Amino acid sequence: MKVLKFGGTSVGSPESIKEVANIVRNVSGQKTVVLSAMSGTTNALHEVSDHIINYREEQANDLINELIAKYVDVIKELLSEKENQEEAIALVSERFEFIREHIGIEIPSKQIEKNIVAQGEVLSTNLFNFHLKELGTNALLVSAFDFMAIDDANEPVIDKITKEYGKIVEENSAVEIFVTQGYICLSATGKIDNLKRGGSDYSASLIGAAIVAEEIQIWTDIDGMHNNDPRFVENTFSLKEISFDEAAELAYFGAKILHPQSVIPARKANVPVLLKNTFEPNAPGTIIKNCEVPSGVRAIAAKDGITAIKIKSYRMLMAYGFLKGVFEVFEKYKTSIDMITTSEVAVSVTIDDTSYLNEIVAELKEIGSVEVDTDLSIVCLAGDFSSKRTGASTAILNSLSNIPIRMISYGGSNYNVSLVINTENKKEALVALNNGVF
Ligand SMILES: Nc1ncnc2c1ncn2[C@@H]1O[C@H](COP(=O)(O)OP(=O)(O)O)[C@@H](O)[C@H]1O
Ligand SMILES: N[C@@H](CC(=O)OP(=O)(O)O)C(=O)O
Repeated sequence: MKVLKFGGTSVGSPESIKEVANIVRNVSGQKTVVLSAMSGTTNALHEVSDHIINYREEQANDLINELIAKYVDVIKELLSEKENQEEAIALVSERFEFIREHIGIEIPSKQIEKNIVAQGEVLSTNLFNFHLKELGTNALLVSAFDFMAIDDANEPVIDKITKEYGKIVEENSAVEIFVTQGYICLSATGKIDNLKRGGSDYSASLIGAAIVAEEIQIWTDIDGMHNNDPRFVENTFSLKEISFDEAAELAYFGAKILHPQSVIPARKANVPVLLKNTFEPNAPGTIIKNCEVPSGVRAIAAKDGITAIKIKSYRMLMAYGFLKGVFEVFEKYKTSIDMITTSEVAVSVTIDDTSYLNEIVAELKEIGSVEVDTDLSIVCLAGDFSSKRTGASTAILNSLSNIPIRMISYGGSNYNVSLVINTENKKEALVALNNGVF
């Protein structure tokens, strides 16, 4: 079995949905196709839920009507048989009626949002399945709610995913193409939930790992993992092969092509991940697998929305247990730390989730003096930085000689050097590093 995930742009129009079907049918053997919502839909559904949560009924209804009209147009172009068109239009109406039912409903606003945004993937997979049926393909639409689950710490429930998806595949051994939704799942309490923005990659990796697939393919709008962020730097190029470790660092630190956690399940199950371009299917793309990391900097990524917290205390001097006290505060508020740097009397950490920042700062003030810096970015360089190598840090720091640096992390792993800078300097830093380190 191969698992093929197609992102929002890949299913963004009737023509590209047809192209996705061609690609899938050209891949030999049994496969699971994981789809995102059509591009623009998740954002539009967030807007709908925002109107509903804030009692803007008219705006919610207007946007819902606009979306229904868009989907009807897509259906008319995608499906040729009248009967299928009518069935698909009925499905679209039913899903948007479900969304409308949230107007004036008394449930927590976070749940309203989750219920509504989940419909984007439900719609795209149903339309794709109708199209496959018209092509006479032996396809089966599987609801992600039947197997994809997270626990109350928002972590995937691997046992359940493995058992339930394995059962579905086993019971339908004659099926050629399984179609399912990325991104959406059920929560620990059985409510509609999701794997966070961009989470369809994570769904594909979780499914691929669960069934120990032959390969996971992530199809998107670019020919693989580039050596730098193509949204900010010109003349970037696609990497042929990267290791799981490098890919995990890059995804976590901002390479938008992959969801931050998406490499972890694949790496654990040792299932290779191939990144491919839907609009250039013959381009080789990037293979992520267990491989040697060649020396030098291989790729650069940047993650925004970073907050740095510095805790300074002379009690830290020659004392043990100080860091434990600091980390316990973050653990208490379920806030994960991205980066840490220390001096003899101070420690700086970065976080990207500031939901409990005030509470964290209040408790840290009992340990020492606290300084908070916001609007920061982490720039991550992935490659081989093992302790035997020389020169890499010189090239990095020389490139950034005009940019103020707040923190540097080197040696945490052999595959990563990270720096914290002001977000306003990010583009300049990415370009300077591009010129200086490759
Ligand atoms: N290092 C990188 N390599 C390739 N693409 C990157 C990188 N960093 C950022 N990107 C961006 O990621 C985009 C693809 O991710 P995304 O829009 O989430 O795709 P999809 O909707 O298919 O999931 C690319 O169009 C590109 O602009
Ligand atoms: N539709 C969701 C999930 C997703 O993964 O989308 P994409 O594959 O287009 O990044 C989102 O927009 O976040």
